Amino acid sequence: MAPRVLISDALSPAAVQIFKDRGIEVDFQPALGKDKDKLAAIIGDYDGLAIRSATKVTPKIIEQAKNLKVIGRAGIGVDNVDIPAATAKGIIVMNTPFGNSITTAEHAITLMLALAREIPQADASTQAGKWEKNRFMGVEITGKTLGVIGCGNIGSIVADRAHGLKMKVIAFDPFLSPERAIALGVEKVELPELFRRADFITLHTPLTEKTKNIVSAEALATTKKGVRIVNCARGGLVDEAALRAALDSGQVAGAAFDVFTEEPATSNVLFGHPNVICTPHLGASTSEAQENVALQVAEQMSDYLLQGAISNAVNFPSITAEEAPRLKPMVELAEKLGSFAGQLTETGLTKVQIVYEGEVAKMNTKALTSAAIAGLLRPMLQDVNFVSAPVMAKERGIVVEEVTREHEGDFESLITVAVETERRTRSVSGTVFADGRPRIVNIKGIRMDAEFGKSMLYVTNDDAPGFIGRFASLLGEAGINIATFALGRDAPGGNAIALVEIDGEVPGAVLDKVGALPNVQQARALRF
Ligand SMILES: NC(=O)C1=CN([C@@H]2O[C@H](COP(=O)(O)OP(=O)(O)OC[C@H]3O[C@@H](n4cnc5c(N)ncnc54)[C@H](O)[C@@H]3O)[C@@H](O)[C@H]2O)C=CC1
Ligand SMILES: O=C(O)CCC(=O)C(=O)O
Repeated sequence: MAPRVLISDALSPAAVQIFKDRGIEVDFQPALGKDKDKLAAIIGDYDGLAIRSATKVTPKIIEQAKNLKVIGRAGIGVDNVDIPAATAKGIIVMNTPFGNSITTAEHAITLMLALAREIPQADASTQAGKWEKNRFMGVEITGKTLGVIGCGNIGSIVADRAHGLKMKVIAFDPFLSPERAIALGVEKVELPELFRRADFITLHTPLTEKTKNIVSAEALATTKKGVRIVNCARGGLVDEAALRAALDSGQVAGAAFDVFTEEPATSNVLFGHPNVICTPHLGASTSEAQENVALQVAEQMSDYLLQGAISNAVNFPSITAEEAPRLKPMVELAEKLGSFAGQLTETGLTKVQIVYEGEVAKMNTKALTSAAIAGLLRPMLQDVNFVSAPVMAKERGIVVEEVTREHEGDFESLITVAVETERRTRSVSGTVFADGRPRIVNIKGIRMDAEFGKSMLYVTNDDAPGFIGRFASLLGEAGINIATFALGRDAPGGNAIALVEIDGEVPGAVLDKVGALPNVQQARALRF
């Protein structure tokens, strides 16, 4: 059956066409995002949800999203999606990190120029027939200092455009490297210096605990008198009440805001001030940007739903369309090895090490590690998936270590999952042969060659004559059919392992009898 996608915001219709062309069923309901009850009522029918900023994807919506596999944000900020809730449910959340950056940077520059020359105020006055030529006295941009807070994609485009306007650009961004600052031609400064020196300030960070009210009352008190402030990033970066007070006192000469703490902003403390310019979150609103983000999100979501390729996900590593088919058997192997180790783990897990050797070491090991951890944790936690597994391991204090090595042993590719608990370390290795089927090739240093069956018996014993006969007879007497039988041992008379695929389940009583056979150390039933 074709996957179904719901578009619940005003995306460019270009997205609809892409989904259709890719063979995906699509429902375009551009106003639905504002009706959260209706969205919650129908979301269960869809595999994908494409949104802009009006749809709020809350835990309640996610709870109802029984089939949802991917949420695609046609834009940058994903603060309208509850990422932890989506992650816990295995839903990939992806955005389009570059599609609207130029447009948004241009909006910031437009607002800065509009502030410098009071364009909206002069326009309103002129069209009202007032011809107030002496009322509007602007400031020149040339030679002025622009302080950029957050010099990522958009901030750096703003810096570039500001250079074209002959401004000096200083930037505060803890993650901006000195080399990148030089390449961008910006002077990297600390925040207090930016406040002290800037004639104009423009914000381009996400809203986080650290950036909330980054322009606070205290900060405003340290700015140049007559500074002008532009916010095209997120409401809440500037303390709006403090800014209003600073505008009233003349400390701030003007402010231009595209984003607000409460959106849609139908009232706001900044509204009505003569030196304030506002737009209704229009940063990304150009036909070019909307076309870009709609096309991109539709392609990305289709790639995921149809091929398992992942790009620009905020909660999972990327997997290209080319590598997805190659990765698939390795993902299955990693998950099954994790599951094998997880089913044998009884006490507190402290660490898992996943070693990739040979060809597999060149693949997307992050995705494979997620699969291995999901397999490992699933016997202990019901609701774990590839997306949520790394977060769940971290929350439980389990150290995850990934090691990659060049080709060493007999296999083209080898994955080893080694698990440390409070009591012991256990390791299992596997590979995928040319038939594409995953196999176990080593358990605790003992060589094996066993396929993963649906239902298996794992028996460890002292290597001694008679075990195999007794074991096989016991299963036969209990009416249990053996499908495959793999054996391994570390040395004659040493430790031996039997890994047996059986048809159907092993009753607990039979398992106990196997465990009680002479020389048997342990007997466990495994399911894959
Ligand atoms: N008004 C609108 O319609 C639009 C708004 N946006 C918003 O613009 C913002 C920036 O977007 P991009 O440049 O694409 O993001 P980005 O991730 O490329 O850049 C953000 C920058 O902020 C920096 N940063 C993070 N924490 C910081 C801190 N505590 N202090 C200073 N800098 C910090 C990061 O290092 C990064 O360089 C986002 O919040 C996005 O949602 C994006 C598009 C349209
Ligand atoms: O889709 C929109 O209009 C808002 C864009 C935006 O804020 C973003 O991409 O972060």
